[in-house]
Amino acid sequence: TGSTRPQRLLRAVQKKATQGDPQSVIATIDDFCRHSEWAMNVGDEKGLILDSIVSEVNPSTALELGTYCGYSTVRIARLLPPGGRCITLEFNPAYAAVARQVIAWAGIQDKVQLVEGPSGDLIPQMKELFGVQTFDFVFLDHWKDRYLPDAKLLEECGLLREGTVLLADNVICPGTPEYLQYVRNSPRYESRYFKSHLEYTKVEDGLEKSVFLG
Ligand SMILES: CNc1ncnc2c1ncn2[C@@H]1O[C@H](/C=C/CNC(=O)c2cc(-c3ccc(F)cc3)cc(O)c2O)[C@@H](O)[C@H]1O
Ligand SMILES: [Mg+2]
Repeated sequence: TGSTRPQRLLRAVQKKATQGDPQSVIATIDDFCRHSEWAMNVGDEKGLILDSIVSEVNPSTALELGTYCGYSTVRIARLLPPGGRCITLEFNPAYAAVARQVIAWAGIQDKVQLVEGPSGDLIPQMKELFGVQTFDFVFLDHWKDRYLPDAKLLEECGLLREGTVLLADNVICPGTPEYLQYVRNSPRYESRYFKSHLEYTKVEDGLEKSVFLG
């Protein structure tokens, strides 16, 4: 019955990171993934690009698809303005349980609403469940073949406004070809690729920033 990798990652955070210090939690996870066990967090290199775009958008309401262990949730939430909040969706209860504790250790749980369930079911409920009008920022990092259907669902549910920024991880590796083709060819988006590397490796990967034009 041993532990899982997310549980070992959490143990490293609780052992080495300073409670209430998001930067310390981020650094501990990056160190764990670089020197102990690789894990599919957005990582430090792409994380800096994520940070710069979150800071530029300065979102009041952010949405994250695919919490996993909460690494990017912490990166996003630590940069939110006062009163800002990040809603993050995760359908694996074991991952959600780890993420809650990582987010709590960082001390930013008051800025985060982690919702357990599949994005396809939860996105249509965002308005009624959480009083969301529209999202200012969306980070896509869940199953890669779900980026496109969920982007379209966000449009259909009226959850995007003129200027909403969608930021997608892994558009090269593992790759999200249908999503890329859509946002790069749709007149409703202004899209730009940020070249980087797959977390903790030298393999090419990157983030696609797509601004919804309304
Ligand atoms: C479909 N709707 C959904 N609703 C809610 N949560 C969902 C979800 N889909 C997936 N999830 C959750 O998101 C997470 C899934 C993320 C999928 N990510 C990847 O596959 C991924 C994979 C790699 C990767 C790259 C190279 C390689 F060799 C091996 C892996 C790198 C990454 O940065 C990745 O993000 C899990 O926590 C899962 O339970
Ligand atoms: Mg990813």
